[in-house]
Amino acid sequence: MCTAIRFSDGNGHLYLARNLDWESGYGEQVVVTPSGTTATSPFGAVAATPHAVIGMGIVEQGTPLYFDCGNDAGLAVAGLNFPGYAHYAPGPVEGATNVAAFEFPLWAASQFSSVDEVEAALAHVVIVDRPIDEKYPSSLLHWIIGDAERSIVVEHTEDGLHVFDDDVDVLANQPGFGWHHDNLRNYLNASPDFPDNRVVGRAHLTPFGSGSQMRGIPGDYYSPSRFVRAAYVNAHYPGKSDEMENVNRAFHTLQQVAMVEGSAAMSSGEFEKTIYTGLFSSRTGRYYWNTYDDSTIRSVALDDHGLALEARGISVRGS
Ligand SMILES: C[C@H](CCC(=O)NCCS(=O)(=O)O)[C@H]1CC[C@H]2[C@@H]3[C@H](O)C[C@@H]4C[C@H](O)CC[C@]4(C)[C@H]3C[C@H](O)[C@]12C
Repeated sequence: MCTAIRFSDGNGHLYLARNLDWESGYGEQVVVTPSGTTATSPFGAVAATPHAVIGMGIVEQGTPLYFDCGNDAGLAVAGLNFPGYAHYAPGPVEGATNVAAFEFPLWAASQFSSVDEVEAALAHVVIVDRPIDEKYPSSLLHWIIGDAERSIVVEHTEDGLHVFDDDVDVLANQPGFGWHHDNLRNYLNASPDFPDNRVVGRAHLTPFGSGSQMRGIPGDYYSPSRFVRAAYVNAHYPGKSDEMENVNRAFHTLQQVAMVEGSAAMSSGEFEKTIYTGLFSSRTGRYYWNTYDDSTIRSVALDDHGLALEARGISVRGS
């Protein structure tokens, strides 16, 4: 499973972070796509890359397949599993902007500067089930796209493409965003406040400590529970202005919904765990990440020199 959050530093900068939960990785690494790179795009949606992009992904057929990424204008996107609901067009549609499912994050991050711009473009978009090759069939995903102001969720289902205003700045997995948003109405009682003492019969009761009004926020790893928990923590986290405070905010918040090996098996029988946590900061154009086996937070910036990045094993396309 996966969970994603967005927030801002209140000073015009975006932070978009995600957990990638699965039984094992795909050999992913940080991939930088400089602006002006020529991309292989089946229907030409990403024929050129006006914006530089950095994020986590793999490179297949010389093409970056991003799991999540951000750009030099302060826009970021993350793809999360959505099987049973996601349904792409079987082929390109005449007159539409046809975007292959594998290139959706690169399309959004390389072509646009703001959520408003992407949302306008999405009115003409069809997401097409065109895999990069036989090794990697199209993944069934939905996406969160954020900038410093807001986020949206994009779901392509049997009845076409839907865009939701994500006013809680969170995404998890199944079911759809609309369901998750409605489900938050079950948790209106939850609050960070310290409770008043209560008189019950002749007893004067005091709380054991803080946290009592959070009771009812679900603690399990199921997708609806992670959505509620991430929405609660993200909404109540006090605003922070400093870069490292906001990096800490992202990693602490996602730690609340991180999956620990052994507690939840997938249908394959393998245990699911948080393979990595990744964060894009538009303040520094920097991508931060850590992994299940190494909790050290590492980072790479978009404007780090290309050759220096390659020397550190970071994939840089077009350099
Ligand atoms: C498995 C990942 C999603 C994790 C997640 O949301 N798990 C939920 C589990 S559950 O359903 O709720 O049980 C997704 C997110 C991004 C995906 C990858 C990206 O889309 C990039 C390429 C796209 C190719 O078509 C397939 C390989 C791939 C490399 C994808 C593999 C896999 O589907 C990834 C890594």
